[in-house]
Amino acid sequence: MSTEEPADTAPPASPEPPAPPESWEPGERLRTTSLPRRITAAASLAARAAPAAFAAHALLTLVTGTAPVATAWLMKLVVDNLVQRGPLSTLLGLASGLAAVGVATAMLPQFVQYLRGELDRRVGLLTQDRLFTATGSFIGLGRFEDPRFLDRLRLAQPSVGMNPNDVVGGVLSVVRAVLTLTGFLGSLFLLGPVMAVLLLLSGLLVLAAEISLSRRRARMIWEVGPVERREFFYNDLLSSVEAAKEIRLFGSGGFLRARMLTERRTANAAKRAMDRRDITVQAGLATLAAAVSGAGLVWAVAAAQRGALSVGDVTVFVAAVGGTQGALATIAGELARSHQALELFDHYLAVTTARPDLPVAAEPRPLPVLRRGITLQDVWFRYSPGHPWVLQGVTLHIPHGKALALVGLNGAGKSTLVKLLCRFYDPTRGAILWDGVDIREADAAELRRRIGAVFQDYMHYDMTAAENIALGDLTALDDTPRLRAAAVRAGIHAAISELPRGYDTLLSRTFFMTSDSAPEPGPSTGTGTGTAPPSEPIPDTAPQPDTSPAGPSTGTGTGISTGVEFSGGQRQRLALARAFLRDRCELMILDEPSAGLDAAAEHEIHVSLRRHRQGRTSLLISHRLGAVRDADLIVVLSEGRIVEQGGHAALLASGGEYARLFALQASGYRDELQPPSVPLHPLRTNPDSDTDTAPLPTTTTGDR
Ligand SMILES: Nc1ncnc2c1ncn2[C@@H]1O[C@H](COP(=O)(O)OP(=O)(O)OP(=O)(O)O)[C@@H](O)[C@H]1O
Repeated sequence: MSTEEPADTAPPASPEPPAPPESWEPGERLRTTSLPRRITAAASLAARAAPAAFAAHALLTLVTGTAPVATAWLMKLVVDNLVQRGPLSTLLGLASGLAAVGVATAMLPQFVQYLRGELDRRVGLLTQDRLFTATGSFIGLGRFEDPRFLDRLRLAQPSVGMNPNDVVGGVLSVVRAVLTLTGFLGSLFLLGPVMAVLLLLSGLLVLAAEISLSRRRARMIWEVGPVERREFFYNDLLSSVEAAKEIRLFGSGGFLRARMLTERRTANAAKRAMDRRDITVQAGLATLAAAVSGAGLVWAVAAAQRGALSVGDVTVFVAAVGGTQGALATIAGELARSHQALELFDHYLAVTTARPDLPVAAEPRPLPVLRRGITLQDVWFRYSPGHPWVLQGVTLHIPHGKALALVGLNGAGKSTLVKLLCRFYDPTRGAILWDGVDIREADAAELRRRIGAVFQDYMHYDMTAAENIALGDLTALDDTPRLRAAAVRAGIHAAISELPRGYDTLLSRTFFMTSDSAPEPGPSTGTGTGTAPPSEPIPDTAPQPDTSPAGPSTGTGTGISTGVEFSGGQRQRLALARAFLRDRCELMILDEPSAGLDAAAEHEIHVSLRRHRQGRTSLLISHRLGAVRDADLIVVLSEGRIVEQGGHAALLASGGEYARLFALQASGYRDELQPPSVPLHPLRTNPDSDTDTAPLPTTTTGDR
């Protein structure tokens, strides 16, 4: 139990826990990778994603760089031979060469474009895989509560435009333009060195201006990132079915729309300012380029008139001036684009190379099979140094094989304690021991394999019923009897069986089932996967009735999804089934497992839970004290401290907080009705029976 500490004071002196290896403190500028490392990383990603396409793309891109110079020189030779009336065979040879280069110039860009597209797709796939593998590997939840990290994560996503191939493509385009530039500049130096120097200087000016612009653009993108993320948030709200009810009822649509548009206007203003700067600088640069090439043309014509240049020389000169300026403009443009791509790629690298968010043991200690129990030793916790203490010196033992109930007012710290048990966060001070092993020293994935849980804010997935359950233990994805047993235990099997496609019914109306868009309507297909091709065998888990509320139609061509919406209570039962799928887990955590259920369903679920808990270690959190009265130990938490613990009868007798809350709840029923002498709902005795659940009243409350 805790000592009496004022709510916001520091915990008593004890050794500081090891600091996480890297903190992503909000507001802190995050680590960036050097430009050469970014370019190397992008190239190696592209080479790994599609080695052949990468090599062919690089080769062809470079070849296309030499084509304009070859064309200009062949043209000069043709013109000079024509003027000097050279031999026909030479002329024909040169003309054929010119034609061949022309064909290559016309064809190669198409191949390069195709290869670029293919590389984009493959690199996009690989980066997306790596990005989400990285975010999935964070042990804790802290990063997902850090706005700065979330901004980076958004910018790092291929869907927002991040593609390492843009870096590679940009670098290759720059190299190609440099090849072209070198060829033309060499030609110019031969014909008019002053002009070549002038062009080079104006090109360098363009380059400097473009790089400065791209820096500003990258900064602008970073600065409007949070604005756009808020805009997406309002956007999501306005297009989500979950929010649609409240928005319509409270008439808050206009308010939210105004907020969304304000964010858009803010982002637009930043982009407009950038575009104006862009256009001013670009117009100045274009004027300079036109003036330089105009002066060059005048000089070349005058030189030809004096006889210093041949007619062919003038054609090469004109082509070289145009080619040089074009190549310089390409280099500047590609550098600007690559710079932007490099900035986005930096976000990707920062996310994918981030060190673990919580300390990871170099050599994880094996977690023993739970025999003694789980102990919290003087656990202090706050979500960050800027947040108040949520747990203040909690010392608690959850004995093996026993059911412990945690009760307390809203905000007492119950769910936080659950999150620490699952190691989503580490205690700020103190330790949690699993049969004597500090869970920080064990492998987090191993710890979580031993735990089954229903969280207060449980998830519902827009997937099939089978998938919604199987996500609790993916080894059961194709194991229909296991899925069914879990559903029976959670009292949701009957409701699933009545769905148009039983366990294969999509529990969402926001997507089509695969077969909704199939050319031929047909019977149910696939086992437990909404994405299964129509030719897969039909499972025997569910009838395919014509009597279902949603009808038997596969919806082909109707434009209407045949998915089904479950009620809040039914969704909660699905979440329970998901937890029950882990029937071999060593610790079962149930955080408000029946909050969304009606009275009969709650009663039934608690009988089932009691049966399921027997002989298992479990932690049950509930505000309905009637549901926890038969727990082996009831612990009362208040403001992050344990204020009472004991059995139901002892706690009632002691007349403390538990007794007060219990009396308060009981008084709500006492005066009105005598409790029914028989259960509200007839309960079957065989938990595995198909008909375990007689039709339950469905609820419309308690949805997440
Ligand atoms: N991710 C978070 N970041 C910062 N503070 C948090 C976070 N989650 C919870 N809190 C704060 O921690 C305190 C305890 O929250 P917790 O969810 O543990 O309470 P609880 O006892 O489960 O409450 P309830 O009965 O309402 O579910 C609350 O003051 C809450 O505001």
